[in-house]
Amino acid sequence: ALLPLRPEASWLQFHLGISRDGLYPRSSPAVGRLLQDMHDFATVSADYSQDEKALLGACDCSQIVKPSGVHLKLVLRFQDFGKAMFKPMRQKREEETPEDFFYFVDFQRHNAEIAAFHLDRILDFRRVPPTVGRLINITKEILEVTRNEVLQSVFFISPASNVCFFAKCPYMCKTEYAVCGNPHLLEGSLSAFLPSLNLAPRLSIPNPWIRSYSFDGKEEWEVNPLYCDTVREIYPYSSGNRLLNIVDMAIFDFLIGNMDRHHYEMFTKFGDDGFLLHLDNARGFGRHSHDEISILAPLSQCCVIKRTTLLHLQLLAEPEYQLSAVMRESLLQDPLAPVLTEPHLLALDRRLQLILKAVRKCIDLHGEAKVVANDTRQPESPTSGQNILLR
Ligand SMILES: Nc1ncnc2c1ncn2[C@@H]1O[C@H](COP(=O)(O)OP(=O)(O)OP(=O)(O)O)[C@@H](O)[C@H]1O
Ligand SMILES: [Mn+2]
Repeated sequence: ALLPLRPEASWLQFHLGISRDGLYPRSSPAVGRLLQDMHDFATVSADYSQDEKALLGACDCSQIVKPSGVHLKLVLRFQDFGKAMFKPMRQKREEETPEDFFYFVDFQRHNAEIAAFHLDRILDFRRVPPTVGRLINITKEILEVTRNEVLQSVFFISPASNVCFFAKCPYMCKTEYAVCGNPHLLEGSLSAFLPSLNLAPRLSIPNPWIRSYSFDGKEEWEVNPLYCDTVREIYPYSSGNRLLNIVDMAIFDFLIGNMDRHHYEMFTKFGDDGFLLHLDNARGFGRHSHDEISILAPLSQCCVIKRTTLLHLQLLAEPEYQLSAVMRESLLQDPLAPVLTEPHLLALDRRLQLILKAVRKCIDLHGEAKVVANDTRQPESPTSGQNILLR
């Protein structure tokens, strides 16, 4: 049953707390409540996600490879009118992505979405929407509440008597692509929905360090070691924080092993220096035994990093903190704990050392003054802290 719309609803408080500093304040009681509510509340509807970015026409969707039927994500609505993006479990935590897989056909991992939220918060970026794990009864909480007939039609019972469904796909719908409950319950991640594009418009912008989404293509950054000099000349990377924000994102993606950051999104309201949203982290945490150093290209080619980011990384490399230990503890709060296996946690410490090594190499080459940038984030600027929904 729907509850009355309350101003103190956690999803609304989350929306009201979005500011130019990030998606939520450093200590936000609303986020804890939101995670709890997304886990506890009954769903009242389920549907395919509108590709909202198509609405803005900002995405060159021909650049994005979508093997038909592989992407399975749903928008769930709760009894308090909150909404979340649901990504079901497609791969067990213990499985590693096979070496021969291309990153763009890799599975989407629900536990990567959850772990990425925790890591982003630990790094004090606050650019990933709050995300929680949940065991979903796909019969009661999806099939029985959806009014979308296409979604209803993709449910079936497997030979093992489990309830399954597959993605909306106009052609080549294969039951091999399906996900199944056991017989009804299925793990998934729930990411809190951002305010609608009408209230808080966002742009989707191609990543200058985009990868080639083909088997043999190479992008310029992969062959030209001076690529950053070109990027630096081009607006909006030529001024302000944008390039530093890209480096932050590369550091984040290197830590999680995500090679799929083809675009990033920003709220238009915060202007060119606003923060980059780290949406879609489902292709992180695929292989713990491999560190994909090319993801760090923005850092190693541009040799710049925010001082605040560097200080955080250095702190998390101290033996008394240890990124893996802080992550382990943070992830224990998730209902699907342990979200990451030990080898993935330990890989974080190893990758952190590689980032610090890349920074040291830059400092040796160019000197600290050129490499370590004092962030231009003004804590008390008139618009700081101003909410995204206020005009
Ligand atoms: N928490 C969210 N709130 C609102 N919109 C979201 C949220 N997460 C994702 N989206 C929107 O949905 C789009 C697709 O999400 P996502 O990238 O996670 O799925 P995907 O299956 O990998 O799709 P794609 O191939 O387009 O990247 C995003 O680019 C974003 O515009
Ligand atoms: Mn995606």
